[in-house]
Amino acid sequence: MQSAPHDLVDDARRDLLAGKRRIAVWGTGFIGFSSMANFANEGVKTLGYDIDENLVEQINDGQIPIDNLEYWLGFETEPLVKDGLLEATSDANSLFDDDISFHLLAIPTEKDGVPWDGALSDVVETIVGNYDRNREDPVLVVIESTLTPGMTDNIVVPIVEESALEFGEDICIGVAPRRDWFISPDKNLRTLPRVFGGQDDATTDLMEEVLGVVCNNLVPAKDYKHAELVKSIENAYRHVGITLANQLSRAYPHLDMREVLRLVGTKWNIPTYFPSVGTGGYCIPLSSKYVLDGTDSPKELSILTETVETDYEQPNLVAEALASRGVESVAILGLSYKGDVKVDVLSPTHNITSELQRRDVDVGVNDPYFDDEYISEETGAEPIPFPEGLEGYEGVLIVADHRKYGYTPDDRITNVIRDCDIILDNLNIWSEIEFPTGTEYIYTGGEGWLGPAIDE
Ligand SMILES: NC(=O)C1=CN([C@@H]2O[C@H](COP(=O)(O)OP(=O)(O)OC[C@H]3O[C@@H](n4cnc5c(N)ncnc54)[C@H](O)[C@@H]3O)[C@@H](O)[C@H]2O)C=CC1
Ligand SMILES: CC(=O)N[C@@H]1[C@@H](OP(=O)(O)OP(=O)(O)OC[C@H]2O[C@@H](n3ccc(=O)[nH]c3=O)[C@H](O)[C@@H]2O)O[C@H](C(=O)O)[C@@H](O)[C@@H]1O
Repeated sequence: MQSAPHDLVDDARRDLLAGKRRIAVWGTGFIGFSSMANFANEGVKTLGYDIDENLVEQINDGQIPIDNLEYWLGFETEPLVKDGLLEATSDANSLFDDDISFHLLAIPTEKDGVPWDGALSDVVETIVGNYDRNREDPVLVVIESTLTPGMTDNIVVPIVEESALEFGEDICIGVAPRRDWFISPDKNLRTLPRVFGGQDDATTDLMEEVLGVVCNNLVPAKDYKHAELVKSIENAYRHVGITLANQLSRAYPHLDMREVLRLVGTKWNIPTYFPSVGTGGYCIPLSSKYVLDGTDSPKELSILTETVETDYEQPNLVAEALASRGVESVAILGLSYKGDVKVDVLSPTHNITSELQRRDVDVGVNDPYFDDEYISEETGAEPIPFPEGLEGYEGVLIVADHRKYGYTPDDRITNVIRDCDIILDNLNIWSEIEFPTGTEYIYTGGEGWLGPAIDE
């Protein structure tokens, strides 16, 4: 591989800020849109491409297309659209103008709950296929998506090699996985440490210049192979920790494991994990799979294999815990895997619902972020309003801590749960409510929360 040219490295940041070069972003969801918005907010011209035309239209209308993202961003995007700094398109051909030197890839890398490289190869093939050989400078392609270790070498590099484009001369490849936490404005693109690595030192330098426009805390890796693996491993550590929390609460059923782990977390080098109904989203539950998929020696990582299996089993145990208490109907609050995001990928609600239904328990699901049609199609459960829809249910399970569940006045909740025998709270959000006698309130990790089936 040849190196990225030094004059591009020297000019990159100045040219971006002066509007002489633009950034193209592939995939304008959480990651891609937030990249565009942040660069645009610094005065850099961005052009995002997405296969979802609706999303493209919303962005060009000046809307923030993701619920609650304005809170994390901390600024409006409409003025940036008006100033020509933030633009989206459904036409991939427009991403190959001369002044576009930098491509950020923020497309999905999972499908149906497993790692997937379809969109990545499509996008790289499109970039390579449309490459203008008369360009003066190479293009830099930075992958922001989470990758299975080895994906850059196995998917991206061969596509470039087959195209006869020259690394360094025509195209430079880098990996800079994103980490942001979209519900905490202080954990963002500018402030969080960002690990990044290129095909060679010059590419890493070039990435530093470009990413440095929006990030104050860049951490260079040796190369893209190392940067790629960091993301999966950091999340796999979290996956193992959470799953251990769940195992501990099963191993010590008569103790409040949430409380024990809170106390454990007071040690300076131990994070605090809480036992739960299982992990959701496309980051944590998939992370161990990514690490396992990327190695030639998966048997060396038996701890990750077991984490995947144990975590997968958790919703089944939760359903059993509820059914074993004799409830014949359960209202689930939250189709999302976490509060105030509209993401139901690998949400434990899916498996808990089907496991309850398999035990002939009648299930209702509420989620203010999803419409009724989606809820019934995806879960087969009855969509219910909140809080009035809780009336008549014998059990309530809170999976996601949407603000609406936390901020609804207590009496509006207690008035409608008169027939409820048990409330199981994944996030401890109703612990201060005084429930009527006859309604047992427990939180995940609390004493005996998994019920007699596990106690025995
Ligand atoms: N959302 C998060 O909190 C984080 C996500 N990530 C990773 O970032 C990547 C993207 O995730 P999100 O932005 O959350 O997903 P998303 O689903 O919000 O956005 C992805 C976008 O890509 C579009 N897309 C799909 N195929 C495409 C194609 N061939 N060409 C152009 N656009 C295409 C989709 O229509 C969608 O709008 C994933 O690898 C994810 O694991 C990493 C860190 C955090
Ligand atoms: C705390 C934090 O910053 N997490 C980010 C994480 O976001 P994610 O949305 O996956 O949230 P998370 O808090 O790790 O939770 C994932 C899942 O695990 C569950 N969970 C979490 C912590 C815990 O102690 N017990 C537990 O069961 C949650 O309920 C959720 O279902 O994953 C993102 C990612 O890795 O891409 C990344 O932006 C961050 O690492």
